Amino acid sequence: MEKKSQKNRAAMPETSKILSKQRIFFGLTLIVFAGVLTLSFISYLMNWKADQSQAGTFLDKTIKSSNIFGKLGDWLGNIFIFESIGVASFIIAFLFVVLGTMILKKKIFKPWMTFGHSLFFICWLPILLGAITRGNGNGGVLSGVYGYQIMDSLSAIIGNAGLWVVLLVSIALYFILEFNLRPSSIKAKLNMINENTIGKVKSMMPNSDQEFDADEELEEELHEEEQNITVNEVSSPKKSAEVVKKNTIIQEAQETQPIAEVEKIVTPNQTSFDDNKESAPTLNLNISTTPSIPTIKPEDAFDAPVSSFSTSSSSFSSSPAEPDEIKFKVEVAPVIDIVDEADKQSQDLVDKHGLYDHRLDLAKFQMPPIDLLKEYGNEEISINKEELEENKNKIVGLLKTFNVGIAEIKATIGPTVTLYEIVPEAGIRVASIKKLQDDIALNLSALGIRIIAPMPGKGTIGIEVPRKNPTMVSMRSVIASQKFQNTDMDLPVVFGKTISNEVFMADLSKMPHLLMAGATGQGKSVGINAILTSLLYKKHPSELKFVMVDPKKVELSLYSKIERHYLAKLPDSDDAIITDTNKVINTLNSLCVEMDQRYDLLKNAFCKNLKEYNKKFTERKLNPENGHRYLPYIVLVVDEFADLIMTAGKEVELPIARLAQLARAVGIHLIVATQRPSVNVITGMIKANFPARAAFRVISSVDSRTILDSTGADQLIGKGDMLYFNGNEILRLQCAFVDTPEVERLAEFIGEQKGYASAFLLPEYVSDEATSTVGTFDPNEKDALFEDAARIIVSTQQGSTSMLQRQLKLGYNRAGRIMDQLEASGIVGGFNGAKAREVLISDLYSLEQFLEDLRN
Ligand SMILES: Nc1ncnc2c1ncn2[C@@H]1O[C@H](COP(=O)(O)OP(=O)(O)OP(=O)(O)O)[C@@H](O)[C@H]1O
Repeated sequence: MEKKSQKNRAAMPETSKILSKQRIFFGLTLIVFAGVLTLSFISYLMNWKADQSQAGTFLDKTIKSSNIFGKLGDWLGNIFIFESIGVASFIIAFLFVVLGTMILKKKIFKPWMTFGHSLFFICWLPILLGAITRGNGNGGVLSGVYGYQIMDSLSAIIGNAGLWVVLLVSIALYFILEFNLRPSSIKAKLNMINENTIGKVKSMMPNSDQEFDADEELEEELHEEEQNITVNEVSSPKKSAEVVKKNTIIQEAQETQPIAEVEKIVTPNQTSFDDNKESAPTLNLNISTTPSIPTIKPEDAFDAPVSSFSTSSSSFSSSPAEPDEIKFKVEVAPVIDIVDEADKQSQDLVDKHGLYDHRLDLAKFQMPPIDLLKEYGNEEISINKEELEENKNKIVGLLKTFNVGIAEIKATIGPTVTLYEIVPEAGIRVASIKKLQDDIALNLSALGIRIIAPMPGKGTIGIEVPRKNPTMVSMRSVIASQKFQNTDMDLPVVFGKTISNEVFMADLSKMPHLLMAGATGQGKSVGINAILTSLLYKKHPSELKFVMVDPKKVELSLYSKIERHYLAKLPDSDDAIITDTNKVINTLNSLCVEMDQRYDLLKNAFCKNLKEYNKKFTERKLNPENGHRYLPYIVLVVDEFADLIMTAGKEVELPIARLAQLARAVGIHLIVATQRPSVNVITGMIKANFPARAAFRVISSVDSRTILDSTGADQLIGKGDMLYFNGNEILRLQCAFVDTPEVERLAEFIGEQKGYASAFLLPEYVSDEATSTVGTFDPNEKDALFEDAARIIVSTQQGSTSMLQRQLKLGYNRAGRIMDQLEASGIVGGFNGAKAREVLISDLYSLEQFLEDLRN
């Protein structure tokens, strides 16, 4: 058996070789024959009249034929063309070619389709030509005898008109069927024309041909494989192809895809499909899945008919529902906003109560009117031409004597000084002019000459020369200025005017701390008053609090009248304006506690700065029950810092440095003034954290360097003449003048209005010594409300001083004292920053036992 099968297998190639030789022989013979036929027919058509009489005289050598293939050619032409079907005989020659290629296995033509088309035209064309020529003259040869006779018989039966109807209808049907020219496809194509560019339509044309070919191919293959599939059944994928064509985006994929897909799936190996008929069952199985169009992109699917997506049909015969009528809609589900519960709650609260109004406690508070400030007469800059000319001549003359040529000179008159800007001639060194400062001062016989070489950003050299009759800058004029009135700065400070007579303002919240220096009598106190006045004219008491430290005891005492409006103090202190050095230390440390508490609040509220935090609080997004409150700005003003450093040293320096480093974000800003800006007062640590500096006239250039890191402050003329350094450049300003009576009037105006119950209370600061006293609790010295307070604390399990204040209607001092006693007795834990103290007794029953023990 084994051997036999091996033999068979060995014989197989041999057989196939013979078969292929036979195929080549027969195939080529048929093609050559077709060629002979064609040439014979052509030759016959050219000579048929002459040769027709010679038909049938094959053996008569005397009779010559004009046909290219002689008498054989004549005979073939006569048989096929004249006596049969006329010029349609060429189709028969063509069919021999098709047959030949089939035998040679060359898939040049689709045999069955070609035979079908050929058959149609073999029937139709002779009748048409017969109808046209009616056998007249030479025309009879075109239709052939059969063509003419069939036409004649038809004409006799259905009439001439009927004949034409049959001819035209049959050709029309042929085209409709073959080129798929049905109304639906015509409509689809029209739609496509509307929707697409002309280019798209163009691209469609070859595709439809392709589709046509592909369908033919499919049909042919189905026939070849003798599958029980009719042409109608095969039209199913066609239908789906048509529908999908409606979608212009899908079209390109679809037009080529279905058949291509069939081929791809059905014949994983294309050559084996051609050669092996065993692949037929696979064809049937896979064709059923062709309606699924895997190539449709998701984004293209919006307009695609449902049938385009169906993969469930088991075969072509299970035709899908009319795809034209099925609309497929795809909706993208809307993204549902997840509303934050907290936001909703705060929105509800705002809807119910409106935004939180921090001004509500002092709703009737009136901002001070401008009239409180004195008018100092005409503040117009008077131009003294003589003085200007004289100074100019002196400058030019002096520079000439030192061989410094000037190309140009310009004067700008300010309230106190005139700025002469000179453009030196080319080749003059800037340093050589700078060296002449003292000589120019001597020559002009004036104090306070300052040379700015070069002027930043101007390319000139500036010489500031004090005016003989300076103009005073009143506080009233700068407060009344549009610049100040319309400012949107958080803490606007109007210093005065620049040398070009412009109102100069800066935002304290941006500075964020200011260091001021100036020798006695040079306008430092006036400067502080100007700063405080500007803030008082802009901020409501609920928005701003001052912590005033005044070791000289007299400078800031004027402001004691505004204690219940604008001042902050320690809970246990009587005076809001701190003059005692020991209290200063506690106050500064208390401010540090306030700063830490504020940072905790900001952290819990997820805010980066005070402004953000207050905005959130105003929008009721922060719950006061959790310790949140509206946070006013706090401005610490220290007049005479040198004095503090002399007496308290590091104890003052450390909290000041800490505040300066950290407090800006939580709205605590420092203004520190000193007469003696020596390095032991303004240490490196302090200086590094005070970017903004204001220098009035100082005694020495060393002091000037200490405060400004440059000379110049020692050259000022006093009386509010100042230099302001904002971290980048030094500006010469004339400080606005505000006299003591004006400040008094302002303080009185504010003080007379309804204020808060007390000054703003800073957090209690328990120094190390004080902490030790907390530990020694004497039951005999306990507060009368101690037990009540303990019950409240234990029942609520909240160790909060402010809660005791509210519940027992106590002042902060007393509530704080009771809390200390509760801590000392062991009912509550130690101070815990912004958080409430820990309650160490868990229930009222245990507390009563504890109190009983204390009593005994
Ligand atoms: N901006 C100004 N415009 C006009 N004159 C001024 C100005 N500032 C100060 N003066 C004058 O200088 C005098 C002293 O000013 P101020 O009291 O401010 O000096 P000071 O530096 O505070 O001195 P001290 O440190 O001794 O208190 C004022 O009485 C006033 O006459």
